[in-house]
Amino acid sequence: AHNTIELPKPTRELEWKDVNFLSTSDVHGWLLGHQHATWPEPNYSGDFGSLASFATHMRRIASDKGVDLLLVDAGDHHDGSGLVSSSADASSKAEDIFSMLPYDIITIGNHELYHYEDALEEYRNRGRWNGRYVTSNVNITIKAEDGTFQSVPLGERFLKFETEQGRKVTAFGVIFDFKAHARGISIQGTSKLIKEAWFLDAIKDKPDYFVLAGHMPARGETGEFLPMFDAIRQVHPKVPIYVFGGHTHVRDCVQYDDRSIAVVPGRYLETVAFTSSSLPSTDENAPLDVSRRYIDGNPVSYKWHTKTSDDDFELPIGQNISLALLRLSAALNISTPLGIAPHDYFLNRHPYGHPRSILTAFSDKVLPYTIQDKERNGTRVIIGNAGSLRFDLFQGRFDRNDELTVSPFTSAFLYVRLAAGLARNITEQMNRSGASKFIPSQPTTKLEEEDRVRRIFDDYMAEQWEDYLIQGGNDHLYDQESNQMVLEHGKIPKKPRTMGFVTKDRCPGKGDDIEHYPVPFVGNQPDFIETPFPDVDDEEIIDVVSMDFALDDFLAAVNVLDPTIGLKEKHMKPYAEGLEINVVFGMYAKEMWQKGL
Ligand SMILES: Nc1ccn([C@@H]2O[C@H](COP(=O)(O)O)[C@@H](O)[C@H]2O)c(=O)n1
Repeated sequence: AHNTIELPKPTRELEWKDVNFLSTSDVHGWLLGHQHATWPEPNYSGDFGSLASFATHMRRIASDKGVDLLLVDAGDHHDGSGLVSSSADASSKAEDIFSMLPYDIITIGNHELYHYEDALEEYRNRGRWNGRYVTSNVNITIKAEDGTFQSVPLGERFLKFETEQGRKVTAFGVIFDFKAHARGISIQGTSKLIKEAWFLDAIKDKPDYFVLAGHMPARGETGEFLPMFDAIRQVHPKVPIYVFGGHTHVRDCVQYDDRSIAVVPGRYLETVAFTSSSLPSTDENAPLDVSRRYIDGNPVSYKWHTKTSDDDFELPIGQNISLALLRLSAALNISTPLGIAPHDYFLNRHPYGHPRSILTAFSDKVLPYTIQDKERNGTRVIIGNAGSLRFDLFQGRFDRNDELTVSPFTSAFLYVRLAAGLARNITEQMNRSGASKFIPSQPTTKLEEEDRVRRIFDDYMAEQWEDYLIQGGNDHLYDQESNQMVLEHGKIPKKPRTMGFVTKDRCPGKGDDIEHYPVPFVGNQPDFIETPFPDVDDEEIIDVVSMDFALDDFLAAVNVLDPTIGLKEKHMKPYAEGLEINVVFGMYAKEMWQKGL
């Protein structure tokens, strides 16, 4: 018997202290919140308007208490929902809406830097953030008024400001040493940045505290926050340093010493992290009393923590933002149903090969059906970049917004003619080498290798899930068909009763605001997948198709398998010209998922 599960209310008050932060990261355009009913989506159903109302109530509470509350974001606004992935103009408008909520410190992510035009848009409109867009290690080359080309900081180099309570803050905003950025962008590694005269000058004076916002993980012995942290510590051994990371898409927390805390707030507007710290004025050497709480992004949690109700929760700022989002969504025409998806297809809940894995649907159904080249009807194999798929695809109504949420990128296809015997090993070779653009550039220590955030998360989730099933799943049963936990008939629910994130970070105490049972998670998914290989002899010459984003990995794999080929980019020709990866699910849905429309 299925039971509808309502959103649970938090049970623990937030631990307000002298200095408090709300942080977000990797929002990727999920400003409308999560709108599907499959669990754990309802946990994250709050839109950016409700977050704005929440943040504004929190500011009032901070003010009443006489404490600081700063709002921090660590980048990656682009590439995600239809609001940001429909067009460059759409993402610019969505960014305007994002900036309606005044952040205190905001930095850039790698998804703002793949295309020069996106980075230029951020540069030109940085004023929308009222001087708080800080990109300490990113420059952009622009054409100056005198016609010369100049490399200039994309945002502010650093921030120095005073809080409402009169505390002095020095803040930086950085990104990891990302190599796949567009031409015209330069990124300085943090170990070089700390040697710059401007940086040394900026940290000379003692503030009440430092804030480092960074589009990078918080963990790791050779983590890219650490050079900055150490450089500050050289000058100010005891000044509190608050670090806000991102990029990893997971909730995380670690302390570099007892006068600091580093928090990562997950992704996709699923989590708003609340971080708090004492600021002892008498004993400069006392460890800080710190805490962090990962709040699920929904109005039930927001109202509970601000002691508001349906009557007084929504504020004009939130209503205006929600309205602006709905207007943008309507103008973009992204809500018209393209089909009715017969099942949920998950990105990480099943292994590749499982019929309900979206990677399987992509390689076995969507690509073979949609990627057709009118000029070429011979035998072919298509090698797809699994990383181009960004989210689950849910059963039921499937529209352009869902399509872009699953597959937001604009990769095109290229082919080369190769012997089938070679072609059948390319994907495996590509997976052996891994997606080169996303392998850490720095050498890693053994400890750091163990610490690779995603892997820890994978193992942990798999472990949790196994434990959960072994224990009999508490009072719920896992229903294979609906992919949901359902309440066992006749049972009264015990805690936890909803599926959601279960975080194991490195800070003391419990970080998750709501106790959930874990979302099933299968790690170790392949970086690359391929369409079913044609039944041909090894000698037969076939078309081998690659996505352009993964072309470097494709060329490297072919040349490793047969160094005599010397395959280069110039040997590749367009395949299914004009077709980009962000329309293939819609094409498939329009043809195959019409039942019920
Ligand atoms: N044009 C692009 C850009 C990126 N990707 C994939 O995105 C992943 C990286 O995203 P993060 O949010 O982790 O920064 C990576 O898997 C790329 O393959 C892409 O497919 N196309």
